[in-house]
Amino acid sequence: MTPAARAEAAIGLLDAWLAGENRAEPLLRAWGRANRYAGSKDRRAVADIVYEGLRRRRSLGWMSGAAGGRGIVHGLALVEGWPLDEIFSGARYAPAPLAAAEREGRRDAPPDPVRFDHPDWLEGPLKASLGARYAPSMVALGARAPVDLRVNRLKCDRAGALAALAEDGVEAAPLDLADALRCAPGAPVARSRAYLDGLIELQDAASQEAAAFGAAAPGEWVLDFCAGGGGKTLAFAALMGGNGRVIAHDAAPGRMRDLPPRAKRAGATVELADRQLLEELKGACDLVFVDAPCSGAGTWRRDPETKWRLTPEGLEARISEQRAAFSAALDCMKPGGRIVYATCSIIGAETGDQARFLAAAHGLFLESEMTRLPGEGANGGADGFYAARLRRG
Ligand SMILES: C[S@@+](CC[C@H](N)C(=O)[O-])C[C@H]1O[C@@H](n2cnc3c(N)ncnc32)[C@H](O)[C@@H]1O
Repeated sequence: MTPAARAEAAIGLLDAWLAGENRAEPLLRAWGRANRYAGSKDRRAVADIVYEGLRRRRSLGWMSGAAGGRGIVHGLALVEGWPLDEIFSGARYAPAPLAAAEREGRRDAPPDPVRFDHPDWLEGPLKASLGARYAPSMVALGARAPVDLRVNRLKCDRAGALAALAEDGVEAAPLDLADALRCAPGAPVARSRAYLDGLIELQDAASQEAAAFGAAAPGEWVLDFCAGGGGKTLAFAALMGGNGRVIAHDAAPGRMRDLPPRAKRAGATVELADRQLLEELKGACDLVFVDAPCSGAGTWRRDPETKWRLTPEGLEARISEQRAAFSAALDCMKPGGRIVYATCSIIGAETGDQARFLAAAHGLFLESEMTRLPGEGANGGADGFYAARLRRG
């Protein structure tokens, strides 16, 4: 496919997404099935345009002045300096030519929610939560995410993982965080031997930091109460060196379906908690980790669709779910134990304000907090994340 044909395909897919037809991933899969002539490079290039467009759809559309997918792709072409005449050539399979008035796009400054690509209603909560760090955080969330890896201590060290990745032609660099490596966006890690043999896991540096913040130690009983796919569960198992108990739980057990094969690949022993085991764990765990459901605001660059779908009611629902999960999890903390409340959010109502609410509501003492804003810190380029460690007063 020519670059123009890829742009035209992306315009169609963005229009379908804007019309609410489906999520981007199924739309892209269906497009791939219906256009067998498109090779893997074409499919990847079209997907890259679609996701780039979704991350920055308001600012790109504003820049162009045109509506819909065409405006988004035109804005992207302006930002990226693509040859406009070549892309908007009007040739077969290419977007229609730009009118003379359309070519240069708009030069007037957009309002902040447009400039920083989020729904209008989030301007207040984001600015109140982030203050002067609003603009840099939003810019970071508009950029493509790198691929962060966690070296699995149960199987190798960083040097071993780097060597194994290099054998598969995957370039990675160590981060300023014990087990973390970083590769360029789109690095083909999931096909590498290092990944398939469990030497590494895909996990953002901020998520790794949040897991380490729990300070899971060898010999402890650790309950990952909102385990989902088990990213943090496996990090706890590695930090504990296979010594102690790591138990995964989720209100939707189906979300943990990949955890047993992932644990096997990682050489980790993980128990899945059913209702009976949860009963037995009451008052027994050294560390209870609550990686609560949230808006996902800290990870919008990886999953830009969530920011456009988030509503005030949805945010309120997440806040209630966080409280319910925390309250249920707390029963499993042993006397003298600790509980961590964590979210991949940067909105105060889900982060620090929520942690203080939980501390007050349950008579707990907020021992320590960790706040990572997108693109900030020694590992700049990581997701936004928040964690608070609490104990009985
Ligand atoms: C942010 S995700 C967890 C991500 C996971 N810890 C990881 O690192 O990959 C939140 C999870 O919390 C679960 N959840 C929501 N409410 C819950 C509750 N009341 N009790 C336990 N799990 C809950 C959801 O099913 C979801 O899988």
